[in-house]
Amino acid sequence: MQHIQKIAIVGATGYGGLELLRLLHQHPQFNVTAVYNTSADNPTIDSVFPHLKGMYNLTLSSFDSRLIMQNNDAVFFATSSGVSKDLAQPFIEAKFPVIDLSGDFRLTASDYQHWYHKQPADPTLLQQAEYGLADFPTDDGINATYIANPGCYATATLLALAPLAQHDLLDPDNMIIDAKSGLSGAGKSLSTASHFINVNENFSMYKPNEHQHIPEIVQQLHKWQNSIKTIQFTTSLLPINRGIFISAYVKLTQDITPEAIHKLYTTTYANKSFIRVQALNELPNIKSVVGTNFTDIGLSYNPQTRYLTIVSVIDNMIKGAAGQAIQNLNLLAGLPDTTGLSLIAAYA
Ligand SMILES: NC(=O)C1=CN([C@@H]2O[C@H](COP(=O)(O)OP(=O)(O)OC[C@H]3O[C@@H](n4cnc5c(N)ncnc54)[C@H](OP(=O)(O)O)[C@@H]3O)[C@@H](O)[C@H]2O)C=CC1
Ligand SMILES: CC(=O)N[C@@H](CCC(=O)OP(=O)(O)O)C(=O)O
Repeated sequence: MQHIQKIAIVGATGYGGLELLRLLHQHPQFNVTAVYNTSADNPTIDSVFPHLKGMYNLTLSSFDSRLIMQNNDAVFFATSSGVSKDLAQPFIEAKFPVIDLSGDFRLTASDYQHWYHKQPADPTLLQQAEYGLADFPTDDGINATYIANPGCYATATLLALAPLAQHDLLDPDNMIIDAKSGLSGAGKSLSTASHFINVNENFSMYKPNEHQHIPEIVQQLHKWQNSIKTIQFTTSLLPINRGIFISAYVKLTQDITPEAIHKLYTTTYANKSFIRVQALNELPNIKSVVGTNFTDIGLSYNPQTRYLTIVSVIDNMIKGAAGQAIQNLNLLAGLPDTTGLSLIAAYA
């Protein structure tokens, strides 16, 4: 177990990086001491983001792996996809703790090339990274120093399906996952799709059957339930800033009562502080989790069609990114995974 205190953030000026800065400010052990982005003129972070005035006295620099390792105990990569795959090697070789929020180390080289349309990291590096679904830490994860933090949609979907997949209960031919996200999930770069006029008071589906989180979800479901080799998965854009809402419609391989299904969920998640299973037939909403590291899950069974509806909601920026990343670093540092993450949603 390593003592981790001093933290660097690469990509501190993006949505995920700014959320790391916000959450880490009240962490009792981790202390952000260095921030990096692409800037060449080294501004202070509070001159770029006035909401940080009085909270951080840090200057933005361009990336330098040697300095990061010399002056810090761990680093978060909150960089756009396709960045960390080219910057990670020195950290992996030195076994220096990294939590990578991007998708660069979550997949095999061929899956990454296919779904991200980019050259993958070297396969020998990929092998040394561990997929870190923080609520289901593995023995391998405890020894790994490079953690690939899961994608936002993948987190909400996997937590919605885990209790069933872990008991071989999903009918692989009858699983439809309809996922929706707020706009902050797309990061800060402007695009035509993210213009106010295109998002506000609108609702649209995007990347049907092509979303880059499909292979990540399949990869983990397959580990739990060998018969799962593909999923039907779509993504839509909600006209809100934050939040992910997953509706999964599934049939089961066995006849089980709704009460027994519910029991399976409450048992699986009994000791997981960040997962709140609602009463049977009570479905959660996004507002209860925005601003928190919680995943709220609800179940409803239709005896006529025999479909089980599972709803799971998360804050894409917290449980789907910065919050889970801190949860993963807590685990790596041997701290309770909840450290610094006791957050309550703003109700009104
Ligand atoms: N937003 C979300 O809800 C989620 C995001 N993610 C993933 O997390 C990562 C960050 O996402 P997000 O914050 O939304 O993205 P943004 O586009 O908002 O920010 C990207 C950040 O990366 C920095 N950056 C880009 N290239 C480099 C480089 N070569 N060296 C140093 N810094 C660099 C940018 O710096 P600069 O300001 O100089 O451009 C910026 O700080 C992405 O991979 C994303 O897919 C995962 C889950 C959820
Ligand atoms: C709303 C929105 O556009 N969301 C993004 C989520 C991107 C993301 O998290 O990227 P990774 O692949 O690095 O995980 C998307 O659907 O592509």
